[in-house]
Amino acid sequence: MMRKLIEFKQVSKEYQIGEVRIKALDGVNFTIAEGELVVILGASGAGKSTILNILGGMDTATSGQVIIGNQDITKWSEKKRTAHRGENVGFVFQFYNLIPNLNALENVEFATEVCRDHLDAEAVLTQVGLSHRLHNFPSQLSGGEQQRVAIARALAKNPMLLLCDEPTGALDYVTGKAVLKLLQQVNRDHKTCVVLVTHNAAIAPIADKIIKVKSGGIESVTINDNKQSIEGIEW
Ligand SMILES: Nc1ncnc2c1ncn2[C@@H]1O[C@H](COP(=O)(O)OP(=O)(O)OP(=O)(O)O)[C@@H](O)[C@H]1O
Repeated sequence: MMRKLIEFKQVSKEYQIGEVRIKALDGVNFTIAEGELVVILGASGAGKSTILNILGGMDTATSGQVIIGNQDITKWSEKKRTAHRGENVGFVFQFYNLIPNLNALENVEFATEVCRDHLDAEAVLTQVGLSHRLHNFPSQLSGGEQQRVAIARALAKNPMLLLCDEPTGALDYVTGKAVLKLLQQVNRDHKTCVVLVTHNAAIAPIADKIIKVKSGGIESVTINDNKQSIEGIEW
Protein backbone atom coordinates (compact mmCIF):
# COMPACT_ATOMS: atom_id res chain seq x y z
CA MET A 1 0.00 0.00 0.00
CA MET A 2 1.48 3.32 -1.07
CA ARG A 3 1.52 6.25 1.32
CA LYS A 4 -1.07 8.97 1.01
CA LEU A 5 0.38 12.14 -0.52
CA ILE A 6 -2.68 14.34 -0.99
CA GLU A 7 -6.10 14.62 0.60
CA PHE A 8 -8.97 16.96 -0.24
CA LYS A 9 -11.40 17.11 2.70
CA GLN A 10 -14.74 18.82 2.12
CA VAL A 11 -13.09 21.36 -0.16
CA SER A 12 -15.31 24.16 -1.48
CA LYS A 13 -14.43 27.08 -3.70
CA GLU A 14 -16.63 30.06 -4.36
CA TYR A 15 -16.02 32.99 -6.65
CA GLN A 16 -17.78 36.28 -6.14
CA ILE A 17 -18.54 38.13 -9.35
CA GLY A 18 -20.39 41.33 -8.57
CA GLU A 19 -23.60 40.24 -6.85
CA VAL A 20 -23.30 36.64 -7.99
CA ARG A 21 -21.56 33.85 -6.09
CA ILE A 22 -20.37 30.93 -8.18
CA LYS A 23 -19.72 27.64 -6.44
CA ALA A 24 -16.90 26.07 -8.46
CA LEU A 25 -16.35 23.26 -5.92
CA ASP A 26 -18.78 22.02 -3.31
CA GLY A 27 -17.54 19.56 -0.65
CA VAL A 28 -14.94 17.72 -2.69
CA ASN A 29 -13.23 14.67 -1.12
CA PHE A 30 -10.51 12.43 -2.56
CA THR A 31 -7.04 11.11 -1.81
CA ILE A 32 -3.98 10.58 -3.99
CA ALA A 33 -1.15 8.23 -3.04
CA GLU A 34 2.56 8.78 -3.64
CA GLY A 35 3.58 7.88 -7.17
CA GLU A 36 0.04 7.59 -8.49
CA LEU A 37 -1.00 8.57 -11.99
CA VAL A 38 -4.43 10.17 -11.59
CA VAL A 39 -6.78 11.18 -14.39
CA ILE A 40 -9.42 13.80 -13.57
CA LEU A 41 -12.38 13.69 -15.97
CA GLY A 42 -15.42 15.90 -16.29
CA ALA A 43 -17.39 18.19 -18.55
CA SER A 44 -16.46 21.80 -19.22
CA GLY A 45 -17.04 23.90 -16.11
CA ALA A 46 -17.19 20.88 -13.77
CA GLY A 47 -14.34 22.19 -11.62
CA LYS A 48 -11.29 20.27 -12.89
CA SER A 49 -8.98 23.25 -13.31
CA THR A 50 -10.08 24.65 -9.97
CA ILE A 51 -8.97 21.42 -8.27
CA LEU A 52 -5.61 21.58 -10.05
CA ASN A 53 -5.08 25.24 -9.19
CA ILE A 54 -5.78 24.62 -5.51
CA LEU A 55 -3.44 21.60 -5.51
CA GLY A 56 -0.68 23.66 -7.06
CA GLY A 57 -1.11 26.57 -4.67
CA MET A 58 -2.16 28.98 -7.44
CA ASP A 59 -5.56 29.36 -5.83
CA THR A 60 -6.96 28.78 -2.34
CA ALA A 61 -10.00 26.88 -1.10
CA THR A 62 -12.88 28.88 0.42
CA SER A 63 -13.38 26.11 2.99
CA GLY A 64 -12.20 22.60 3.77
CA GLN A 65 -8.73 21.12 4.11
CA VAL A 66 -6.09 20.38 1.50
CA ILE A 67 -3.45 18.08 2.94
CA ILE A 68 -0.15 17.61 1.13
CA GLY A 69 2.33 15.35 2.90
CA ASN A 70 1.18 15.95 6.46
CA GLN A 71 0.49 19.66 6.14
CA ASP A 72 -2.76 21.52 5.56
CA ILE A 73 -1.87 23.99 2.81
CA THR A 74 -5.06 26.01 3.39
CA LYS A 75 -3.30 27.32 6.51
CA TRP A 76 -0.26 28.48 4.59
CA SER A 77 0.73 32.09 3.96
CA GLU A 78 1.01 33.43 0.43
CA LYS A 79 4.79 33.23 0.77
CA LYS A 80 4.71 29.57 1.73
CA ARG A 81 2.36 28.74 -1.13
CA THR A 82 4.70 30.48 -3.56
CA ALA A 83 7.61 28.40 -2.25
CA HIS A 84 5.49 25.22 -2.65
CA ARG A 85 4.75 26.15 -6.29
CA GLY A 86 8.41 26.80 -6.95
CA GLU A 87 9.88 23.75 -5.24
CA ASN A 88 7.37 20.91 -5.29
CA VAL A 89 5.09 21.35 -8.26
CA GLY A 90 5.62 21.11 -12.00
CA PHE A 91 2.92 22.47 -14.31
CA VAL A 92 2.07 21.53 -17.87
CA PHE A 93 -0.70 23.50 -19.60
CA GLN A 94 -2.59 23.17 -22.85
CA PHE A 95 -0.79 26.17 -24.35
CA TYR A 96 2.81 25.55 -23.38
CA ASN A 97 3.46 29.02 -21.88
CA LEU A 98 7.10 29.10 -22.93
CA ILE A 99 9.01 32.39 -22.85
CA PRO A 100 9.24 33.41 -26.54
CA ASN A 101 12.62 35.14 -26.41
CA LEU A 102 14.39 32.29 -24.61
CA ASN A 103 15.49 29.14 -26.43
CA ALA A 104 14.51 25.64 -25.26
CA LEU A 105 17.53 25.23 -23.00
CA GLU A 106 17.12 28.72 -21.50
CA ASN A 107 13.40 28.15 -20.89
CA VAL A 108 14.24 25.08 -18.80
CA GLU A 109 17.20 26.71 -17.04
CA PHE A 110 15.17 29.79 -16.18
CA ALA A 111 12.53 27.67 -14.42
CA THR A 112 15.08 25.74 -12.37
CA GLU A 113 17.10 28.74 -11.20
CA VAL A 114 15.02 29.10 -8.04
CA CYS A 115 14.97 25.35 -7.24
CA ARG A 116 17.34 23.70 -4.83
CA ASP A 117 17.24 20.10 -6.06
CA HIS A 118 16.82 20.73 -9.75
CA LEU A 119 18.09 18.44 -12.51
CA ASP A 120 20.40 19.38 -15.36
CA ALA A 121 18.40 21.19 -18.06
CA GLU A 122 20.24 19.68 -21.00
CA ALA A 123 19.92 16.16 -19.59
CA VAL A 124 16.16 16.52 -19.13
CA LEU A 125 15.69 17.97 -22.63
CA THR A 126 17.65 14.99 -23.95
CA GLN A 127 15.38 12.67 -22.00
CA VAL A 128 12.29 14.13 -23.71
CA GLY A 129 13.95 13.68 -27.10
CA LEU A 130 15.02 17.26 -27.78
CA SER A 131 18.82 17.14 -27.63
CA HIS A 132 18.84 18.41 -31.24
CA ARG A 133 16.59 21.39 -30.45
CA LEU A 134 18.33 22.96 -27.43
CA HIS A 135 19.01 26.29 -29.09
CA ASN A 136 15.71 26.68 -30.95
CA PHE A 137 13.25 29.35 -29.88
CA PRO A 138 9.60 28.35 -29.27
CA SER A 139 8.53 29.83 -32.64
CA GLN A 140 11.00 27.46 -34.30
CA LEU A 141 9.47 24.38 -32.66
CA SER A 142 6.35 22.36 -33.51
CA GLY A 143 3.47 22.19 -31.02
CA GLY A 144 4.56 18.75 -29.83
CA GLU A 145 8.15 19.91 -29.41
CA GLN A 146 7.02 22.99 -27.47
CA GLN A 147 4.97 20.76 -25.17
CA ARG A 148 8.00 18.54 -24.63
CA VAL A 149 10.02 21.63 -23.65
CA ALA A 150 7.22 22.54 -21.22
CA ILE A 151 7.32 19.01 -19.76
CA ALA A 152 11.13 19.18 -19.50
CA ARG A 153 10.77 22.53 -17.75
CA ALA A 154 8.37 21.00 -15.23
CA LEU A 155 10.47 17.85 -14.74
CA ALA A 156 13.77 19.69 -14.33
CA LYS A 157 12.45 21.05 -11.05
CA ASN A 158 12.41 17.44 -9.86
CA PRO A 159 8.90 18.01 -8.45
CA MET A 160 7.00 15.62 -6.21
CA LEU A 161 3.85 16.52 -8.10
CA LEU A 162 3.31 17.07 -11.82
CA LEU A 163 0.03 18.82 -12.64
CA CYS A 164 -1.13 18.67 -16.25
CA ASP A 165 -4.16 20.62 -17.49
CA GLU A 166 -5.31 19.33 -20.90
CA PRO A 167 -1.67 18.81 -21.96
CA THR A 168 -2.66 17.35 -25.32
CA GLY A 169 -5.55 19.74 -25.99
CA ALA A 170 -3.71 21.62 -28.74
CA LEU A 171 -1.93 18.62 -30.28
CA ASP A 172 -2.84 16.22 -33.07
CA TYR A 173 -3.64 12.58 -32.25
CA VAL A 174 -0.17 11.09 -32.78
CA THR A 175 1.71 13.93 -31.07
CA GLY A 176 -0.75 13.94 -28.19
CA LYS A 177 -0.21 10.24 -27.73
CA ALA A 178 3.57 10.72 -27.66
CA VAL A 179 3.18 13.38 -24.96
CA LEU A 180 0.98 11.05 -22.87
CA LYS A 181 3.57 8.30 -23.31
CA LEU A 182 6.21 10.65 -21.97
CA LEU A 183 4.07 11.50 -18.93
CA GLN A 184 3.49 7.80 -18.34
CA GLN A 185 7.25 7.15 -18.49
CA VAL A 186 7.98 9.98 -16.07
CA ASN A 187 5.46 8.55 -13.63
CA ARG A 188 6.89 5.06 -13.93
CA ASP A 189 10.61 5.89 -13.95
CA HIS A 190 10.73 8.76 -11.44
CA LYS A 191 7.72 7.78 -9.32
CA THR A 192 6.51 11.35 -9.77
CA CYS A 193 2.86 11.74 -8.87
CA VAL A 194 1.09 12.87 -12.07
CA VAL A 195 -2.37 14.46 -12.05
CA LEU A 196 -3.81 14.78 -15.51
CA VAL A 197 -6.94 16.80 -16.26
CA THR A 198 -8.69 15.92 -19.51
CA HIS A 199 -12.00 15.84 -21.37
CA ASN A 200 -10.95 12.63 -23.05
CA ALA A 201 -12.43 9.67 -21.16
CA ALA A 202 -10.67 7.26 -23.53
CA ILE A 203 -7.33 7.77 -21.82
CA ALA A 204 -8.64 6.82 -18.37
CA PRO A 205 -7.19 3.26 -18.63
CA ILE A 206 -3.63 4.66 -18.26
CA ALA A 207 -4.45 5.86 -14.73
CA ASP A 208 -4.08 4.21 -11.33
CA LYS A 209 -7.06 6.26 -10.22
CA ILE A 210 -9.84 8.01 -12.12
CA ILE A 211 -11.65 10.91 -10.46
CA LYS A 212 -14.85 12.03 -12.17
CA VAL A 213 -15.96 15.57 -11.42
CA LYS A 214 -19.49 16.81 -12.04
CA SER A 215 -20.98 20.24 -11.26
CA GLY A 216 -18.39 21.06 -8.60
CA GLY A 217 -18.64 17.67 -6.87
CA ILE A 218 -17.11 14.22 -7.13
CA GLU A 219 -19.18 11.85 -9.22
CA SER A 220 -16.92 8.84 -8.65
CA VAL A 221 -13.42 7.74 -7.72
CA THR A 222 -12.30 4.52 -9.37
CA ILE A 223 -9.16 2.50 -8.72
CA ASN A 224 -7.94 0.92 -11.93
CA ASP A 225 -6.38 -2.49 -11.30
CA ASN A 226 -5.72 -3.05 -14.98
CA LYS A 227 -3.51 -0.10 -15.88
CA GLN A 228 -2.70 0.07 -19.57
CA SER A 229 0.04 1.55 -21.69
CA ILE A 230 -1.07 4.46 -23.88
CA GLU A 231 0.19 2.60 -26.96
CA GLY A 232 -2.59 0.04 -26.65
CA ILE A 233 -5.37 2.65 -26.50
CA GLU A 234 -7.16 4.11 -29.51
CA TRP A 235 -9.73 6.91 -29.63
N1 LIG B 1 -11.52 32.95 -11.58
C1 LIG B 1 -12.82 32.63 -11.68
N2 LIG B 1 -13.77 33.51 -11.43
C2 LIG B 1 -15.08 33.17 -11.49
N3 LIG B 1 -15.54 31.96 -11.81
C3 LIG B 1 -14.64 31.02 -12.07
C4 LIG B 1 -13.22 31.29 -12.03
N4 LIG B 1 -12.57 30.15 -12.34
C5 LIG B 1 -13.52 29.23 -12.58
N5 LIG B 1 -14.75 29.73 -12.43
C6 LIG B 1 -16.03 29.00 -12.56
O1 LIG B 1 -15.96 27.83 -11.77
C7 LIG B 1 -16.51 26.71 -12.45
C8 LIG B 1 -15.48 25.60 -12.60
O2 LIG B 1 -14.44 26.03 -13.49
P1 LIG B 1 -13.20 25.15 -13.91
O3 LIG B 1 -12.31 25.99 -14.74
O4 LIG B 1 -12.60 24.53 -12.71
O5 LIG B 1 -13.87 24.02 -14.80
P2 LIG B 1 -13.20 22.90 -15.71
O6 LIG B 1 -13.82 21.62 -15.33
O7 LIG B 1 -11.72 22.98 -15.61
O8 LIG B 1 -13.68 23.34 -17.16
P3 LIG B 1 -12.93 23.26 -18.59
O9 LIG B 1 -12.86 21.81 -18.94
O10 LIG B 1 -13.85 24.02 -19.48
O11 LIG B 1 -11.59 23.90 -18.42
C9 LIG B 1 -17.04 27.25 -13.77
O12 LIG B 1 -18.40 27.53 -13.60
C10 LIG B 1 -16.26 28.51 -13.98
O13 LIG B 1 -16.97 29.44 -14.74
